[in-house]
Amino acid sequence: MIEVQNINYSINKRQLLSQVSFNFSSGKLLAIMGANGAGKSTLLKVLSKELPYQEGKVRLAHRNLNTYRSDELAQIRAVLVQQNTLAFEFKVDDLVMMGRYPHFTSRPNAQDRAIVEYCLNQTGIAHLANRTVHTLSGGEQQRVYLAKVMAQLLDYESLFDKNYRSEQPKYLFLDEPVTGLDLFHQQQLLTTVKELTHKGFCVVAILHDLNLAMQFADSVLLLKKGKIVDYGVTQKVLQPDAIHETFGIQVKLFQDSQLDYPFIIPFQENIYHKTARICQV
Ligand SMILES: Nc1ncnc2c1ncn2[C@@H]1O[C@H](COP(=O)(O)OP(=O)(O)OP(=O)(O)O)[C@@H](O)[C@H]1O
Repeated sequence: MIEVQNINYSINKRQLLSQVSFNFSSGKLLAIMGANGAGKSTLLKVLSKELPYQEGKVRLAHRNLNTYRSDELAQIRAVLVQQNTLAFEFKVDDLVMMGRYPHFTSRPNAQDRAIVEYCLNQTGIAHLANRTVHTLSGGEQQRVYLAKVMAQLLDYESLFDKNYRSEQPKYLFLDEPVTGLDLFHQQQLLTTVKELTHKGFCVVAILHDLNLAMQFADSVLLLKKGKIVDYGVTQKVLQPDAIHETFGIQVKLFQDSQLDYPFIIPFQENIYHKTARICQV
């Protein structure tokens, strides 16, 4: 469970988050959405304790975020940042193993190695295990970093037992995880992430694609200039008025009988009317 109460965050007298409040349950995927500069990454950094909030309260698993030591937090929450830069050359499997560092002192054991192998397979990068990370394409690297954060949070038992739930809640924060991925890998990555929610993970992801959010997110939080426009169940929140308020664009929702969620098409009013007139002629 994530509980956020009246968070304010400002820098150089500029208010980046204002009175942000929401509660979010474990075992679900929350999409944070909003225009560029709305404060999405700032909010994610506050939730993951990368940035200290100045006012308000954040609680993870009913405990004040500020009371977690960094080694405690490293065992229960992982963060996939927007841009990863590596100072040294690492092999893919070594980088994924770095996700296990909070769990062992000197050397990884057989369970750590099994978790890494599982994550390499789940993210479809097992064939790249011996490559150096900087020789991979941007999309391949993105999957390596996802494997690393999965390795950080997964329990060994969960590899074999579909119904296994960790005693400690796990929190996964993803900043634009599908940016740069092709269509197939966008679907694959979010399917993998969704499966983590079935293991009880609480996942918060910044997404820009309304249709991906509609397809995968259980809840959506719309942010504009650091304030919440709307928050709640995905299909209730992703409606034309709220989308217009958040992004300044008009959209239409369409339902296909084979889908259990609508899809969203943006349109510019003038273009739409012109096209409609042309079609009527
Ligand atoms: N250290 C900083 N100093 C000054 N302004 C900052 C700082 N960090 C962020 N900002 C500003 O805060 C606003 C919110 O930034 P943030 O990165 O949270 O936006 P975002 O919603 O994640 O945007 P994007 O979709 O472009 O990634 C932006 O206008 C940004 O320029």
